[in-house]
Amino acid sequence: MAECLVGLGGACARLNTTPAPRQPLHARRQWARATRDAIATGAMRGKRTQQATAPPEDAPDLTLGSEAFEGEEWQPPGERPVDDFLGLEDEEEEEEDGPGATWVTFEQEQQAIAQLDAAEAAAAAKPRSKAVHYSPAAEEEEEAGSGRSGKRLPAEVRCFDTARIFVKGGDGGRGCVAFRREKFVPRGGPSGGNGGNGGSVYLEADPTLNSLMAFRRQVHFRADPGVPGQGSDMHGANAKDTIIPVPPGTMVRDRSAGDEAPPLFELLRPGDRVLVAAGGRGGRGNLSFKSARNTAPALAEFGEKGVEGWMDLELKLVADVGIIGIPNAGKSTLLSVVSAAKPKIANYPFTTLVPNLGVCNLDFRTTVFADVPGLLEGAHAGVGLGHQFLRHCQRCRVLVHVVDGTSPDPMGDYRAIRQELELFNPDLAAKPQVIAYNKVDVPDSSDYWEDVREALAAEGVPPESCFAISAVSGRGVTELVRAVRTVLDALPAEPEPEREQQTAAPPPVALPGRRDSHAKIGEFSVESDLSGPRVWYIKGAAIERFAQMTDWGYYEAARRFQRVLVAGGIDSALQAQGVMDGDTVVIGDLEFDYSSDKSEAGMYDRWFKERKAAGIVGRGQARWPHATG
Ligand SMILES: Nc1nc2c(ncn2[C@@H]2O[C@H](COP(=O)(O)OP(=O)(O)OP(=O)(O)O)[C@@H](O)[C@H]2O)c(=O)[nH]1
Ligand SMILES: [Mg+2]
Repeated sequence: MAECLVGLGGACARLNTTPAPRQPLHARRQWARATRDAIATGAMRGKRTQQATAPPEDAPDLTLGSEAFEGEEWQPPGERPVDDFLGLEDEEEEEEDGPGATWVTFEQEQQAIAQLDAAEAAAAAKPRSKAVHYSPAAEEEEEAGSGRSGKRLPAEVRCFDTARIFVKGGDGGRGCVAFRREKFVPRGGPSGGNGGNGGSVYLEADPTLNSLMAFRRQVHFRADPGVPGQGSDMHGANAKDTIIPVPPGTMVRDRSAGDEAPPLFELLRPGDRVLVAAGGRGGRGNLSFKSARNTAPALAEFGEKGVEGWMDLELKLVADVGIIGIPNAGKSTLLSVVSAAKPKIANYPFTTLVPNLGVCNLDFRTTVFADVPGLLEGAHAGVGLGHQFLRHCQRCRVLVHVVDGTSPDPMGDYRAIRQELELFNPDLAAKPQVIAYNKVDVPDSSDYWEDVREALAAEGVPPESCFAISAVSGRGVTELVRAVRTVLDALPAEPEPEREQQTAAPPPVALPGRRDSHAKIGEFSVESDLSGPRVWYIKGAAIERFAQMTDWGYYEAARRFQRVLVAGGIDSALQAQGVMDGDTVVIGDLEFDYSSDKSEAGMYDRWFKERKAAGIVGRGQARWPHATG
């Protein structure tokens, strides 16, 4: 064990210089920082220039083995005064730099600090995962922090009946250029297969769902791309479609069409399915381009890009009967009694935050009940939870109005709710209704029932539509359901649930999620911007798709594109409007310089230069004319 004597003024300390066990990284970092700070503040001026300071008279004897030394505990370097631990070491080094000493010079120390700093900076600059994980707690915290929680509805409510999703159809797989190469088969001919079609995204009405809550967790839906074609005549497989389940009663709006646009679709019946984003067609391989004139084509197409866009979803539940009433009236209790649904029931207002559905089976007849959150007077102005849940009653054919028998003023409650219905939508108020005077098991409320019945009759409610029930004990509930069923049966038969509005495009004609596959190349428009650098914009579904699918890596593909411009009338339209050589022409994402030179040599020359300038990886042969030989 190497030892050295350290002279520190008058006091002597004998220290062990055997390298200490390596400290953990954080301790070493702390030490490095403390050293740097000490240097910055002038507490330390390098190992060899440090001046020893005389210790105070009452300094403890730190001689190895002395009482004070034994009692001293190790402290993290950062928590010790820098002078203490650095000063000692300085003197030690000055006195004896024996063979076992492990001192570092000031420069080495600086280097170590710089290295640690660099490592820390690199760790901080390291890109973090972009995945955003949903956490309800975090969301609530964020809301509380933003100070909006008081004004906005609870997150659960907000996400219940509206959602915004992004859908993207899968891109088509690219076509392949390949030639059959086999022993004893000279000039085997083209054998590149087509790419597979990309998957499409559909929405499907799923009867097991009754909210759009699932879209809080997933917003982006992308279908798989098609598999690329391969040699030996192998076509790529078509990708599977993505089906997004939504509750029946969901309306779909195209976000890009604006808020006022009518809905694109309404999924009403379980199993209804609509296409919201079509997948792209697979690109053709060179096998498909084989013809009598060109028996060895060296070109293939890219796959078509899938349709993409944001969709707004809005839910209006589909139920036969809507249960409405003031908060705490017993609506959820009634639903739990007439059906197998298990909504939350508790003795405080606004227990129910989102509507619940329940299926009632009575006398071999099935009726769907919807229990909506409680309403208050002034709900139309946002009091309570507002009246937005009433939209779910718009598709109901009958309303059950639950009146709380234990309320101080049941008739007042009844009138307030009727007024809210009128204010929300007079059509809703005009729907047939059945009154359920609840909680008659409580003596006070049963005493008051006759008065309420009379008051209701005075308001024009027929006595056969009024029922005194006790949802908790089930008293009167069967009669109530039978009466509801009778009213339902008396209504004109409705094979289809009422559609809210005429949808923008009835399904089979033109689905907005599908690209217009019947568009013709000749259907285009030309716009120009000649103020600065001369630019011409060609707009047309077919020509834009054609430009996107052209693989510029092949000369034959570029030549084909050029021919199509001429044959489709785009070239002559540009010339008629005064296009000049060198002008920029933009078609979709494609941009190129116009040239009136249509000769094969000129075309090849331009293609070769542009390909090189754009850094496109060469595919096919660069020899010209290669396909004719
Ligand atoms: N005594 C008695 N209590 C009842 C009856 N029906 C419901 N309750 C009680 O009333 C309270 C409220 O019941 P809920 O079914 O949650 O009322 P709600 O109308 O759904 O209330 P919100 O969802 O908050 O609008 C609960 O404590 C029930 O036990 C009844 O017939 N008799
Ligand atoms: Mg409830």
